[in-house]
Amino acid sequence: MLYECLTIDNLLWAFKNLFHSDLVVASPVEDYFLYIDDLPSPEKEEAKKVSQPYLDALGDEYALCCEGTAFFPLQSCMNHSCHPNAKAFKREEDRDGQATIVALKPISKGEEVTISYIEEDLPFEERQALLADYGFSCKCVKCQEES
Ligand SMILES: C[S@@+](CC[C@H](N)C(=O)[O-])C[C@H]1O[C@@H](n2cnc3c(N)ncnc32)[C@H](O)[C@@H]1O
Repeated sequence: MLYECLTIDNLLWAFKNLFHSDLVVASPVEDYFLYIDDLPSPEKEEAKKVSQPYLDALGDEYALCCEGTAFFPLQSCMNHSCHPNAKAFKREEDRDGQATIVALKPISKGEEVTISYIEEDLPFEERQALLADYGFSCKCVKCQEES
């Protein structure tokens, strides 16, 4: 989305409306040392000489995965439903920074793909309270039926 003028208000709006997810990425430092291991000699020896002090300083922690939060533009376009037809999926063992949308049921051509921003099995009032934190009152079919 383009803004005429970037203010803290529209920055916060953009942040709130972006789908963000915890993710784990394999240690880039470990990747670097694996890359060095594959270099031909004498580049490998030269690179090891330069990088060894850093490896010594890091100790075993060089292989720690990076944990953080990522923004996903496609998922950010998806509306919430308390009876969604898809799920934002991130397996614990995935370390490639990818998030996937998995269909929970057959989705017809032209049908809106929806995900749940919250635990959708909660009672109506609790769901609405949680979604109020996202700044909207849910108008999905399930909420309209239960309201
Ligand atoms: C991540 S965005 C979803 C995409 C958004 N509809 C758009 O056009 O950019 C989340 C926003 O969509 C709206 N929204 C999503 N699901 C909704 C729902 N079930 N009922 C009402 N508004 C919803 C709310 O304004 C919410 O803040």
